[in-house]
Amino acid sequence: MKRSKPSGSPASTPAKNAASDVADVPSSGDSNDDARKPRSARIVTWDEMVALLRADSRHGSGSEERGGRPQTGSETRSPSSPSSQPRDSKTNSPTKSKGRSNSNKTREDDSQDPPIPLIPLPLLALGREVIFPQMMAPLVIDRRAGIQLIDRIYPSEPRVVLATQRNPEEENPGTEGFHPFVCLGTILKMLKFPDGSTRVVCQGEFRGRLIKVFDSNGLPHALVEPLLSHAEPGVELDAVVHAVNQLFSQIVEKSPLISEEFQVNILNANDPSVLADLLAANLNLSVEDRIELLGTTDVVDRLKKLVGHLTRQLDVLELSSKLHAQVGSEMNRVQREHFLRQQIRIIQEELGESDKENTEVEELWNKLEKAKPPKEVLVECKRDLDRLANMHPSSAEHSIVRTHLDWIASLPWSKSTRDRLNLKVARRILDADHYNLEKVKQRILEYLAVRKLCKSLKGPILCLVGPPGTGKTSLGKSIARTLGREFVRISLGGVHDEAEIRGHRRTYVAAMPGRIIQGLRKCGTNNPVMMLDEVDKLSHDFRGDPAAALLEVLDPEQNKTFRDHYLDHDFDLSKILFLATANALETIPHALRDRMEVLELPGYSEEEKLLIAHRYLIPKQLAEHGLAPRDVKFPDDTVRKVIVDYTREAGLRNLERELAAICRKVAVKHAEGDTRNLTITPANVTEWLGPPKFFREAADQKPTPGLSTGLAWTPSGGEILFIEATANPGKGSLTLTGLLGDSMRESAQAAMSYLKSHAASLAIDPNRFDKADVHIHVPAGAVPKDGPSAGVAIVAALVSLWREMPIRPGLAMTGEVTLTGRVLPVGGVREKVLAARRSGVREVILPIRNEKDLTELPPEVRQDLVIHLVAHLDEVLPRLFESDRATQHDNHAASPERARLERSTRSRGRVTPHPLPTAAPVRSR
Ligand SMILES: Nc1ncnc2c1ncn2[C@@H]1O[C@H](COP(=O)(O)OP(=O)(O)OP(=O)(O)O)[C@@H](O)[C@H]1O
Repeated sequence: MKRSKPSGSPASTPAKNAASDVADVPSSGDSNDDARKPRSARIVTWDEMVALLRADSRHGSGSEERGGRPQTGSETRSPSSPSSQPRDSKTNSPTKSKGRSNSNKTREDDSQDPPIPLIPLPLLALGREVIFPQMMAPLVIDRRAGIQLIDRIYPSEPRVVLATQRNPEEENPGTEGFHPFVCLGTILKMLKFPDGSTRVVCQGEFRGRLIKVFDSNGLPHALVEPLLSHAEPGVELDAVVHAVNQLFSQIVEKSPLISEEFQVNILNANDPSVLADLLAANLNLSVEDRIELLGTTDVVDRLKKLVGHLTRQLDVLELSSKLHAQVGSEMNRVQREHFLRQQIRIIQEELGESDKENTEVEELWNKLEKAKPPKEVLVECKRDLDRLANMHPSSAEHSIVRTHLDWIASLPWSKSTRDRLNLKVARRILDADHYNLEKVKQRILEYLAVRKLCKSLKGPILCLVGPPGTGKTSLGKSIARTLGREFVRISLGGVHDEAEIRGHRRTYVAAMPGRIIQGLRKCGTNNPVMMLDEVDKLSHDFRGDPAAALLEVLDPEQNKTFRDHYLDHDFDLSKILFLATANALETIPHALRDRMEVLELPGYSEEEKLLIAHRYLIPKQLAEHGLAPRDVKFPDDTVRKVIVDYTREAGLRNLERELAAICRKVAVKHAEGDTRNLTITPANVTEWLGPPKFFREAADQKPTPGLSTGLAWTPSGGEILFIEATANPGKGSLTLTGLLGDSMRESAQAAMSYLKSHAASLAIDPNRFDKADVHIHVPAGAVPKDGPSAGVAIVAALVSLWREMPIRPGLAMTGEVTLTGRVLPVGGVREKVLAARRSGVREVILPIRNEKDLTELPPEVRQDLVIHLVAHLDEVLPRLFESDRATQHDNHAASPERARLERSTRSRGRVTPHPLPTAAPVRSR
């Protein structure tokens, strides 16, 4: 073995010590037996080593460790190895795959191999750090041996071997205690710290293989074989460099933590070897992987290994970002909620408040227990409450469950009022609240008496039918008062969705219980008088039939277990006393009507209104406006003027409103200090209410040929209607206008035919019919009208037209006519006659078969009006024209029978089924 002569270099002493130990230096590798074959070695100094490496790289066998482009034909070797001999890049041993002859040749070549240069240097043991050439690394030296070493060599001999221990905890490891590949470097800077540790900045310079660790002058030293990186330029190298760069930039995109400085360094790394070492030093790799990369001198191989590491790192990043995206939002929400809850808790603690949520749940439970719902409902509620306690208060589910439980807790499951039914008291209350309506009151008392005696809750539902403002609602209130029950009014006008009655299912947004349950909550007892208002205005569409739901509500067999969709629990409705109201009977759904007993409330005459105004409405309004009876006086004439000129209705709504308007104005005067007692006179009514709103159309109508006055019935009471007929030269056609329904049109055609067939007896020239077109119009044209009861009025208008004689003013008529001239009965006589009188009519022609209806008329009406009862058109026509009156009077006087018929009767306020089918034209309200 040839040994280098120790020069005067600082390494001379350790070199001497080492030389004796390196006679059997394995040529390469750690474990390979072949590779461990001893080869001759030469101890070199640092300078010699650098010179050797430079020379080697100049000869094109290596990549300069200090940077620069790779040299051509590079073969990684220790600097003195023959460049032609390929070696295993991992183990740095000669390649054995060339075959036996090759292997033989290698052995021969080995014998001629120049000695391996070995350099002995102080050994700085590293725990887990792996230093690469070209890297500058700050190191903390805290072991005594390391500090001692630095103290002795720095700054005079700053070259060291930077070797990584296999076991970082081992105190004084030998050769086997270190990883086989090391970095030769220089200590650039040293700093002493007060805690006794030493910080150094090292610059890695060359890679090397650790041959031996030995002690020299009490300091650890290592004998190292320097290694040179080699890279063969070409497509493979370019490709692998490209792949590495690409992977790196992808990693940078996914990992924002990579420093910009490092990214710039990678960008500027022109030498693939430096690029590889930079990445190896900075990637998150295990010590073993780094050592492997440090020992891989073939740059392409090293880069390929890095491609593997980079790809794995990229996969990890992608997977983690995917996982992050998946759980990110959920985690964020949960964390945020947790954080906020913590904050709330801390704030509550600071304020000395108790846990609000638990308090709320407790309160709710107490409320539920107090409401005493059936046991199964309570069990279900308990379950919901437990769920509620674990829900976040701001979650949608929380508010749904809470509101539902609130509803259940606020219902009068077991709260009822005790009936205190005393029939005498009941009568007193009904009389005190309502004028007249004797038959209705009587029926109500009978109804209540039966319910009291039978203690049965089953029975017909009373349905109060009549025009608006006739006291239906206030009768309901009085019934509740007589029984000492709560009163609830549920308006069903326009309800067309079953859910309005039965509630929406809880799954709907803003779901609510139906109106029945809402009404029960409002009144707070489970046995109120519940008035289903305007049942005649129920409609239905694709959302179901509310009338069908009402059937269940009203059926005593079923309503014990009424299930509202929202509540989802049975509620007993059987204790409720249901009443219904309607303006018209015809439009009440049939099945509902079957379950009801109808009590009809007729419209009021002027005299009745006057009485009711004085006895009920004026005292009520005075009290409501804070006035005493002496403050303002309403003489009869004034009230009558208000009734006639300011209202046109069957009921009392508008009258009450007008009286309220006067009281309001008087109240203002009183509030302003004018406390004079006022009297509202007919003359100054306009000052309080403005100009009159209605006129007596019938009385004011100018007599015109072709104009007659008919009578109509509408759900809001009776009305008068004018029939206008004109004839123009033409061919005998008939035009009908005024939004007339089919039966009214047919009445007009029948009237025409009757006229044509009886032209002679009616004193009309029959030839005129073919030479004129007739037009019949019924104002107001925007209001639909129908019904056959205008037949008599149409005939009258046509006769007046053809005879060119005006009908006597103040005469109105109603009745259906047949082609033979018979006059048939009609419905709504009371309302029609009252309407006629309101409009200034003095004489009314009615079908004789409606005589029975005259008993319903108030006596003053019968006294005021002349009523002609007729059975045939022959009896109508003589009463139409002034010129025929003499004859009529003669006939009238000559017929005591007719006189009897035209006398009025005295009974009134009769409870009857509504006259069906109504024959009167229907005008909307
Ligand atoms: N016979 C009567 N005696 C005393 N006051 C009455 C009488 N009839 C009606 N009223 C009064 O007339 C007003 C209107 O009556 P209410 O509200 O009961 O009418 P309604 O028939 O329910 O009307 P709607 O069909 O529009 O609901 C109330 O102030 C009521 O007290």
